[in-house]
Amino acid sequence: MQTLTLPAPAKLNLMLHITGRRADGYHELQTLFQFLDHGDELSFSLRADGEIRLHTELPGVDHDSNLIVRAARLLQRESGCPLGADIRLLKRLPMGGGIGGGSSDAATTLLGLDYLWNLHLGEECLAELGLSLGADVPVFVRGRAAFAEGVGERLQPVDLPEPWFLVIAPQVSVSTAEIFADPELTRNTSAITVRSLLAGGGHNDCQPVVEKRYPEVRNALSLLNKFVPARMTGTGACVFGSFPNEGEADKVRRQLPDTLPSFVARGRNVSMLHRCLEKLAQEVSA
Ligand SMILES: C[C@@](CO)(OP(=O)(O)O)[C@H](O)COP(=O)(O)OP(=O)(O)OC[C@H]1O[C@@H](n2ccc(N)nc2=O)[C@H](O)[C@@H]1O
Ligand SMILES: Nc1ncnc2c1ncn2[C@@H]1O[C@H](COP(=O)(O)OP(=O)(O)O)[C@@H](O)[C@H]1O
Repeated sequence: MQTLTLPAPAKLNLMLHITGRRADGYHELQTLFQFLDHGDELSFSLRADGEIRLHTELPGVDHDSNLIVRAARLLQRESGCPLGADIRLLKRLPMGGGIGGGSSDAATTLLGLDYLWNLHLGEECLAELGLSLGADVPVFVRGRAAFAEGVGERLQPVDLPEPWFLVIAPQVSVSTAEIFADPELTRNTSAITVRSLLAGGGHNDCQPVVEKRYPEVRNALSLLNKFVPARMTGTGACVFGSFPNEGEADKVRRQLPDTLPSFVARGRNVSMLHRCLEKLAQEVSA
């Protein structure tokens, strides 16, 4: 039986400005997404009976609400495909950490099953399906580092430096809804152009609110700030700092307490998922 194994990389929000609030309550953002060469891994095998079975359990997430299963069923419904899949997940990314593990798993499922089921729906259609699963899914479907606006769905690809990052994952899961509901959240940062952003600057409007509510995040930021300027990604809890090479990032990592989970990974403008799919396409056409 054919098995397809694909990566589901993490992302960082290098900055995140909140520029307003829509009538439906969702917040308008400006954010810069870059991928990391570190993430989850998914394996897909064909099933002829149309069943979608995820064989890996995640704490606190039941089978049918897992974004992987929801993405697979959505793709099945929209394409009318009679095939199913057995899916296995190697979970490396902390959940609720602001590094997009769930959204990336969903995007890898959409692209992986589109390939395995021979659907050829195209990136446009898959990104649109992805948006209905979560605001961060489209950027993972597109696979290019991007400046995002709206709720994260209006994407403009950008070429960024690709430094090494030290990412610290404080042992707390931050609820995105809770942060966006906080009355103290800054919601009126002036919109900036991508050009002025790339010239330097940017911050994360969610950071002060998360720091106030979660001492674990505040402590991780002040610890990392002793070595490099540290920032939070998304609505937290992960925090990161950048380094010119892997060695320097590792050196700081070794000085962190053993109890604090962390990893070193490289920033990437093209996602590992897309590199992998391009390689597959080349092998098939060779
Ligand atoms: C803000 C980001 C940046 O990457 O945070 P992270 O999830 O990565 O930390 C994401 O866009 C998060 O998008 P997504 O992951 O789809 O958000 P959800 O968990 O569905 O959002 C939960 C709740 O937060 C609020 N919410 C979310 C996104 C947004 N732009 N405005 C909002 O007001 C809404 O009340 C929503 O019901
Ligand atoms: N495959 C999945 N991986 C991670 N989380 C998932 C998955 N499916 C559903 N979820 C739910 O989505 C929430 C947010 O997940 P995640 O993407 O890891 O965090 P964030 O959006 O903060 O980066 C989790 O807390 C979990 O309840």
